[in-house]
Parts: sequence; C-alpha cells; structure tokens
Amino acid sequence: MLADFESLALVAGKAILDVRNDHFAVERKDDDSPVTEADRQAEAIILEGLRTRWSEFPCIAEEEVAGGRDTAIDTSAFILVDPLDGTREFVNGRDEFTVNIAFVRDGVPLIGVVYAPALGVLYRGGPDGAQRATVDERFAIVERQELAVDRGNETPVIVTSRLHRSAETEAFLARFRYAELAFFGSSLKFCCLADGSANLYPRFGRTMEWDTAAGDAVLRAAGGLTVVEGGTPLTYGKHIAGDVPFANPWFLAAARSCAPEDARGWRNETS
Ligand SMILES: Nc1ncnc2c1ncn2[C@@H]1O[C@H](COP(=O)(O)O)[C@@H](OP(=O)(O)O)[C@H]1O
Ligand SMILES: [Mg+2]
Repeated sequence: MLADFESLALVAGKAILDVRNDHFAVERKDDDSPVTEADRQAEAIILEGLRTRWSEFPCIAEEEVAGGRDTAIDTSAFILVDPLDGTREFVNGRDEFTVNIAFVRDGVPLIGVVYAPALGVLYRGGPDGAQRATVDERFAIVERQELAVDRGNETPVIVTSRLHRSAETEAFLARFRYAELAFFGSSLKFCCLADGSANLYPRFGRTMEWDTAAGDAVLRAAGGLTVVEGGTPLTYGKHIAGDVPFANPWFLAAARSCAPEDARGWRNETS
C-alpha cells in the first residue's frame, strides 16, 4: 500500500508542477479558501489509482467533499487524500505545498505519504518506520534516509503555520520565548518534527483530517505523536452527526519526549 501511495503521489506531484508552469486560474470555495486546476487534477489521478487498486477501502478526498460528496462512510478502515495541501502557498508562488495520502484504521493514521514536488522531497511513514526520500527531476526516488524525532536540539524549535495562526497560537508561542520559531506552509510541519529539525507544532485553529493524517502518520512512524487537549492522541474518522465531518480539534504535534507535559492544560494556560 505504501508503495502505491508513493507512486500515485509522485504522478500527482508532476501534474501539479505542470499546472504551476502554465497560467492557472484561482477559484474560491464556499469557505473562501482557494482551489486550482492543480488541486483537481492531482485529486483525480490519486482517486482513480486508489479506487482501482484499493477499492475495498473508502476514500475521503478534500475536493470531492467540497463538491458535496457523501461523507457518511465506514471509517473503520479508510483512506484520506489532500491532493494539494498549502494551496495558498502554491498560489503565492511558494514551494511549501504537498500531496498527502494516508491510511487510517480504527482512528489511527498507520500509513502516510507526504510529497513536496517543488522541493523534490517525499516523506513516508508506516510499519517499517519513517523515511525521507529525494526525488529527481524525472520524478524518480534516488535516495532514502531513515527518520527519527528529536535529535536533542539544544534550543527547542517550534514550527507553526506561515499563513494561519490564531491568537491562541500566538499566545502559546509567547510562553516559549526561549524557543526558536520556524514557519512553514502545509503538512511539512509534521515532517520537520519527524526528521528531528523541530520539536513542537501547535495548531490551535482550523484543520481537516486530510490536512494532517499523512503527516501525522509520518510523525508517529518516526516516534512522535499528535495529541489533543489533555494529552490523548488525535483520532481520525470523526464524522459525528452535528459536527463538521472530518474536522480536527485543536492539537499539538510533538516529538514524543515533549508531548504529554506540554499538552496538558494548554488551553487554560493560553486563555
Ligand atoms: N482561513 C482559512 N482558509 C483556508 N484554509 C484554512 C484556513 N484556516 C485553516 N485552513 C486549512 O489550513 C490548511 C493549510 O494549513 P497551513 O497554514 O498549515 O499550510 C488548508 O489546507 P489546504 O491548503 O489543503 O486547503 C486548510 O484546510
Ligand atoms: Mg490541506
């Protein structure tokens, strides 16, 4: 499954870069977030592949859901797709955008691929740990490196969104004045934790499960964890009647060594 996710992400990433090299229109979705031909083409490629090879598992994909597709699926084992995470960065001409495919069983993101085509890097996580791969200009993997969280940075590094930071996130950052800050678009924030270059990623604002599942799978496979208030792991497949289907609560993603202490009571301490 991981190999299939990887090859679909590479093909989708190529389609995204092809669109970027051309003139493309930016449309607005109902929630005012941007969407482009790149999002649509990448999602079509991924879903066609998944529904051919992994038809036993339902897929939830960002643009299909935005288009009104029924979200009442069996989430005991399913696949989440964000074909282009960081669309705003993509539209602004930055390179921090990713293709994300994740497999979830019983609420846990077990397998994930995060591919940043403009950076030529692909992260993956699964039962055999987490790896970072270098991708060449022909979209082939040329080198892989094993990943592990928390290399013992002397100064902790907090990574957070470049474009979406709530007042609560700013208040949290203010509590860690001694930490170094890094700002990144997209699910690459999880990958910064997974490869040991950052220690903490607070997200006290809106995300959807497809934004986080693949990166979270990479992080967990590297030894980290994403927790919600109180320190319990973030779960996936949340489509309880009355709530927005597949919306995440606020969370803290962390190299395991700093997750529980920092997560406990963070909301109280920041309000
Ligand atoms: N006000 C807002 N407008 C658009 N997207 C928002 C948003 N607040 C949060 N998001 C979510 O944040 C994601 C990007 O996160 P980040 O800032 O960490 O790169 C978006 O993913 P997409 O780019 O897939 O739509 C979107 O789901
Ligand atoms: Mg997204």
